[in-house]
Amino acid sequence: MVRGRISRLSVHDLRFPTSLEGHGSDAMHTDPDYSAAYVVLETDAEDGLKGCGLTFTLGKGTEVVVCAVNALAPHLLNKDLGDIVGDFRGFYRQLTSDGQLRWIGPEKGAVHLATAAVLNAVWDLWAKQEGKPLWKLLVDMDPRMLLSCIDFRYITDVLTEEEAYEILQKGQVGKKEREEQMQTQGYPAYTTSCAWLGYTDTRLTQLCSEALKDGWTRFKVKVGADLQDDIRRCRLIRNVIGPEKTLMMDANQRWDVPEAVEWMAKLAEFKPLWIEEPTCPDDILGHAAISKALAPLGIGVATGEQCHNRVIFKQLLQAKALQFLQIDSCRLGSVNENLSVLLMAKKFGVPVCPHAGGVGLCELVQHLIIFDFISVSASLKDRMCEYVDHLHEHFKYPVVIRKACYMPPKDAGYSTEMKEESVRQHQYPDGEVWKELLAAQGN
Ligand SMILES: C[C@H](O)[C@@H](O)CC(=O)C(=O)O
Ligand SMILES: [Mg+2]
Repeated sequence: MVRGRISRLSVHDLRFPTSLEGHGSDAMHTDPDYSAAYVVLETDAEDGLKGCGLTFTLGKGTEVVVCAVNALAPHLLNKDLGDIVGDFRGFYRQLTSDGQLRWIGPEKGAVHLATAAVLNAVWDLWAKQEGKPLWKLLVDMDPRMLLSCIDFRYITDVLTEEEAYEILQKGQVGKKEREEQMQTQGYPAYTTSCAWLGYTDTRLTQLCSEALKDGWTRFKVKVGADLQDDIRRCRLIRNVIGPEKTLMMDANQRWDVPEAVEWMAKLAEFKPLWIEEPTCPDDILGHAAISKALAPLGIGVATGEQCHNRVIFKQLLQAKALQFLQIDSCRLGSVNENLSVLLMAKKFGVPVCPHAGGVGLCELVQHLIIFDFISVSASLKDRMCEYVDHLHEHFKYPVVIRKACYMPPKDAGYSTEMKEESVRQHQYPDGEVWKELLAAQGN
C-alpha cells in the first residue's frame, strides 16, 4: 500500500575520480569522473523509508543537474505518494511540461536528466513500500496500471495504448516460467571493463584473459580515435578471446557518416557484432545510412545511451537506423519513459541491449531488462545487458553477477540506495576524497 506525503527532497553532487586510472575513457570522453546527481526523498509516513534516485554524469556539469533537480522539487514537495503513482502519467507530464522549465528541454539535456533522477527516486520508494524489487513490482503490476505510468504523447503514430496493452497481454503467457528462468540463470551480460581507450595494451590483454577465465564470452572495445591503434587493440583482443567469442565496438559519436563506414570496413576483419554510437546521437538518418552500408559486412548499429527521449528512439526504429537498441535508466525519463521504449522495440522486433556501467547504471537497468524479458520481449535472442565492474561497492544492494549473468535483485526497491559513508566521502567538493585530491592538485 502506497503511503506518505513527500516532506523532503535532498540532492547531492557525488563524484568518483575514475579518470585518474583511465576507467570509462573513450574516443570522446577522455577523462570521465563517474558522477551522479543523487536524490533522496523522505516522507511523513511512519515506515521511515526513503526513495533514492540518481542520474549519471561525468564530473563537471553535475552541479547543473543538481540545480535542475532543485528547480523540479516544488512539483514533488508536499505531494502524496499515492496521488503521484495513482496518476503517474499525469505526474510525468506535469514534470516534463513545466511551462518555464520545458524551455530548457523539453525532455532532453540537464532538465531531463534531473527528471530521471527524481522519478527514479519515486520508483525506488514505491517499490520499497510494496516490499518488492522494482523488476518484480513491474512484473506483478496489472497491465492497465503499468500503461497508466506511460506518457504516449508523440508516439501514438507507432504505438497506441491499445497496442501496448496487447503486447503486455501476450507477455502474460509463459511469464511464470520466464521468471523462474531468471531466478536460476539470470540475464546474460557482456563486459566493457577490459578495453577502455585509456588502457595500455598490457592492461587490456591481462583484463581480457582474466575476464575470459571468469566466464565472460562477450566483450566491448572502445575505438574511434586512431585507426592503427584500433587495429592493433582489436587484434590483441581477438588473439586473447579467440574467433568465436562476441566482440562489440564503441566509437562514442566520434565520426562523420562516411568516415564511420570507411573506418568500420577496416575493422570488419575482427568480426564485430555491432558498432555503437558511430556518429552524432541526434543523426537518425545518418545512423540509417551507416546501418545500410554495414549490413553486408554483418555489422549492426547500436545506439541509445545519449538518445534524449522516446521520440528519438521512435524515429530510429522507424528509419531502421539501429539493429540493437540501448535504453539507459538515467538518460530517459525514468522507468516511465523506458517502458514506452521497451514496448516500441517489441513492436518493431528490435532487440534491447541496455547501456549500463557508469555509477549505478548496472544497478538500475538490470531491473528494466529483467522485466522486459519476463513481461515484454519473452526472448533472449541477440540480447544482453552491459556490465562494467566499477563502483558497485558504494551501493547498499550492489548487482550480483553469476557466470556472466545478472541475477535478479532480491531486495525491495530500485537498487539505487548508496551507502551513507560513500555519499559523505564523495560529495563534491567537500567530501574527504575531493578535499584531499583538490589539495594535492593545489586547489
Ligand atoms: C564515458 C563513458 O564511460 C562511456 O564511454 C560509456 C559507454 O559508452 C558505454 O559503456 O557504452
Ligand atoms: Mg557506449
